[in-house]
Amino acid sequence: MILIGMMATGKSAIGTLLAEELGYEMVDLDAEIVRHEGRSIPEIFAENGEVYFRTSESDRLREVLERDRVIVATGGGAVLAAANANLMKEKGIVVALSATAEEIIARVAGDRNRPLLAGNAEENVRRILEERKDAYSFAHCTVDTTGLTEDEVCQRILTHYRVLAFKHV
Ligand SMILES: Nc1ncnc2c1ncn2[C@@H]1O[C@H](COP(=O)(O)OP(=O)(O)O)[C@@H](O)[C@H]1O
Ligand SMILES: O=C(O)C1=C[C@@H](OP(=O)(O)O)[C@@H](O)[C@H](O)C1
Ligand SMILES: [Mg+2]
Repeated sequence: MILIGMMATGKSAIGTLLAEELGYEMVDLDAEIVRHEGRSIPEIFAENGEVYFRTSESDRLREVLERDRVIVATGGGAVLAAANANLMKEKGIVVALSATAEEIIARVAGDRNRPLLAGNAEENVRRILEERKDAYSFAHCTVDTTGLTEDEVCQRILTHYRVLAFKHV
C-alpha cells in the first residue's frame, strides 16, 4: 500500500499504524532518502536544491516499490513526476490522505523539517495546496483526515484497503 497526500496529512504517522495492523514493513520514503544521502531533508534542499531532492526521491521510490508487504509513506511531492505516479498505480494500492488548510497549518506549526514551508508556513501551505489540487486524485481511494484521530484514519483506510485488495488480486 502506498500513501500519498499533502504535507502533514499524516502519511508517516498513519503508515506506522497500518504496518502494525497488517504486519507489513513500514517504509518512509523521506527516511530512505535521508539514510541514502546521510543528511537531513533541509540540508539536501539547502545544499543541492529541490530538483536534486526530487531525483533522489524518484530513485528511492523505484527501489522501495520492488519490495512486497510494505506500507510506503511517500513525501507530499513524490507524485509530481508523472512517472512516479504511474509506477505507484502499477505497483500497489494507492491511498490518498487529505486535510483542510487550517488543519495542516495547525499540524505543521513550529516544525522546521519541511523546507517548502519555511518562512510564512500558512501562506505556503495554501499556495502549495492550490498548486497540487489535482495531484493526488489518481489514488484508488481518498480519506479526509480532518478532525479524525490517527486511529480513526487507520481504521478507515483498512476498511477501504480490504475491499481494494480483494479486487486487486
Ligand atoms: N489524524 C491526525 N490528527 C491529528 N494530528 C495528526 C493526525 N495525523 C498526523 N498528525 C500529526 O501531524 C503531524 C504531521 O504528520 P506526518 O505523519 O508527519 O504527516 P506527513 O507524513 O503526511 O507529512 C505529526 O505531528 C502527526 O503526529
Ligand atoms: O510536499 C513536499 O514537496 C515535501 C514533503 C515532505 O514529506 P511529507 O509529506 O511527509 O511532509 C518532504 O518529502 C519534503 O519536505 C517535500
Ligand atoms: Mg512524512
